[in-house]
Amino acid sequence: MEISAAGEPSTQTASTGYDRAQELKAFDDTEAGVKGLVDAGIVNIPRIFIRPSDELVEELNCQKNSFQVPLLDLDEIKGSNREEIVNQIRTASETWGFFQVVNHGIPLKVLEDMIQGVRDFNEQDVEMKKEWDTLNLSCSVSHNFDPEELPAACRETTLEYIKHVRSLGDALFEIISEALGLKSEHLQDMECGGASTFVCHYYPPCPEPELTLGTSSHSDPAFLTILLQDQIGGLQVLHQNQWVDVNPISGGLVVNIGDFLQVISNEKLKSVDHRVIASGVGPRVSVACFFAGSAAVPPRSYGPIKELISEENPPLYQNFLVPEYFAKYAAEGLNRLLQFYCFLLPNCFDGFASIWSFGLALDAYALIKKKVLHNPGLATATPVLATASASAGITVLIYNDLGHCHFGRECGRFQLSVAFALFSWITIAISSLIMLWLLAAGLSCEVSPAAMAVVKASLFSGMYTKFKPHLLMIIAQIGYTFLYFITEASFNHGMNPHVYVTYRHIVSAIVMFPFAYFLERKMRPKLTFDLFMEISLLSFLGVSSTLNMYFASLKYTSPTFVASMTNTVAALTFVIAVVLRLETLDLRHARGLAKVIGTVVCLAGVTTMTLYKGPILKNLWHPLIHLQRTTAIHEHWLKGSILTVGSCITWSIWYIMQAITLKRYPARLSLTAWMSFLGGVQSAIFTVIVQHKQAAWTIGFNIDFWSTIYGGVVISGLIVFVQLWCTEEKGPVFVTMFNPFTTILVAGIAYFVLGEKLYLGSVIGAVIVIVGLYMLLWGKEADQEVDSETEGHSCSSCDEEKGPSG
Ligand SMILES: O=C(O)CCC(=O)C(=O)O
Ligand SMILES: [Fe+2]
Repeated sequence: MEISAAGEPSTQTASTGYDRAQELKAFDDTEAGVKGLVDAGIVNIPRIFIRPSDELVEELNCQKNSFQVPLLDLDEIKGSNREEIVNQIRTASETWGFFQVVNHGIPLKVLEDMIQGVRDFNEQDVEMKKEWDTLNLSCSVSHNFDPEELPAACRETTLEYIKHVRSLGDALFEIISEALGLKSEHLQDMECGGASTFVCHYYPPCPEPELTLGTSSHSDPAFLTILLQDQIGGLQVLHQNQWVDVNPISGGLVVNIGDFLQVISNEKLKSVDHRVIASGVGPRVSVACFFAGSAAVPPRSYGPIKELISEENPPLYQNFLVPEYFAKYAAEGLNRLLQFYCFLLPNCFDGFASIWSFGLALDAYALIKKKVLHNPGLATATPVLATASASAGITVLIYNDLGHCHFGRECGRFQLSVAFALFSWITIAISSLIMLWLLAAGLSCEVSPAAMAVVKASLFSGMYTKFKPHLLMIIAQIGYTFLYFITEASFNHGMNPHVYVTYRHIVSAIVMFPFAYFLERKMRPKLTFDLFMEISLLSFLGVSSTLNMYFASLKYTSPTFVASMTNTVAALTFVIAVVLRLETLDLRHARGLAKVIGTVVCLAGVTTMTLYKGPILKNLWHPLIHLQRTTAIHEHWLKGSILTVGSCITWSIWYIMQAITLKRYPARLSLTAWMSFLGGVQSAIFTVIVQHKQAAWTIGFNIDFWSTIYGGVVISGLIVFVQLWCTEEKGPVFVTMFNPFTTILVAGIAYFVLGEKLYLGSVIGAVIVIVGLYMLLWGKEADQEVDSETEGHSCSSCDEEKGPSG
């Protein structure tokens, strides 16, 4: 398991258009490694070592943080301090996966000699080094090495060091067993420390350190790693999405949990990503000792320890064989291929998603205008369907061909890309179905009036007219579901939520402005000061305060809690609407009663989802995609709950107020554009107050960019516009009633596609919500009938005739 040559660069191609493979081969052929280049006096590093530009931009955005890797004193480990040390190691391994130890029993002289030995070995003549190890120019020793084979330059020191580190490893495995609540020998009995491999790194000073990495980000394929580093520094560990320096301590050693311990502890202990940044000073020397389990033949199988799994805590991993795992890890050499797909897939996704957004915009327009635009019929539906099929095809092909991605972390980015491709496929498919439906319903301007009359009289068209708002609201919920996953990915990636809200609304304002300006030129009422203030308040309620509180609350509670709580928005809106007499409520009629009971049942369902967990449902489904999630810290439940409730209240008021403002300002596109613009400005002011770091405002051309575009164009632009239309048609209660669909869709996708846990309580809650929703819908049909009677015709079939004042 020789991890890498010293000074391993990031392997991703910075851009296409040059022969990376050839340059790599030429470099390998020199057999002198990175040190050879430095010795030759290079001023600019070769392109193969330059990191991709998006990573470099990201790096510039990285904020300095004040995190400190835990430092543990192992003095008296066998005596009075043991319990304290066990607790400290447990906390450090669960939260950081990394810690430093001092007073570990290895004499300072042994550590210093080991480092000097590695330095001497690397600084001897290249030809001498080649004799010993032409492959990676580092003095790696595997568990069954013959001491005679060790290079003379570091033989003595290495043997001494190995002896000490192995016994420290034994001591640490005992402590970790106890930290897991197992008997002291448990991990030793499993032969976790069986085979230990030593890899020495020598990082020469780099002429352009800001463009490359010493060792690219990875987690260790081992149970445990003990790392000795000199005083130069450069090792960093990823903690809460930020890179934290592991500052060298004289006489200290770095210990980190590897992938295998994460697996057998069933994710109780974390194997986290780390890397080494390049430096202009040096050389830097480090020695990693990997404890990689039993070396027995046939290989021993490892999986989650049975004492650590229960009904509540089902196994998260299947058993694996160490050699197989290494083969997969080595397939990282195949990494080039994976990296290529990683690069390709997000681009496929971006392309498809934008086509889809365009398709869905057409759908929404067509649905509202009741015509298939001016396209000759199939022209719209066919390419959309073709795109859907093509993206599905590519998704399946790539997923199947590279199906070895189940194991997790080696290709998180790739998996995320597959997830996105899949979502875009689902949405494109829905979009094309709507197109086909519209075609089938014959709702085109081009057909003759007689033919139109026949079509309109048909059952299909009648159904379409009646259920148009329902259909639009379901599409809106699908849009929100996608929003949920894409923003989560972007926040995990490090985007600041308040910056996101600001940018998203500015994007939306820019996109909506031309449509609003030209299409509503004639019908837009004059914007008086009063109206301006009203719209400002509307933006404050719906955009800046609601969303900023919402995202802030996500930080303090959990996504499930927040998602469930937001389902109360429908009931809250209903109550406020009744109080303001926007919603009629006649308890003498069955339908009136159904509205009240439906609201209560909805609330009961949501409460069940929130409060009753129940047993975990066995995942009969092998997860299609294994997404790696960053666990959020949930520290302030009280603060979080207050923020959540606050955002639900302002949200409900927003829905209600929209209905009121629409009566005075019936230009929907203009209202959407104004709300986004003013909301964006308010949010910017808020963000400047809470977020002082300038770097947070810079986003790269990556997931952050796409989530902003998606949120701005599709959600704050298109879907808010569609919702305004539905609010005008059916009232605010109708619009909010569909919110629970998002929760159900999110839970469903998380369970079936991402293989997440699903609790019985959530399923029962969801069923209750649906029942309540159905009752409310049925109750609200009565309003429609009353309207029809008073107006003499069905409301939803006459939006055009009613004109802009609706
Ligand atoms: O050189 C270092 O400090 C870290 C090396 C490392 O992470 C590894 O060998 O796995
Ligand atoms: Fe490592």
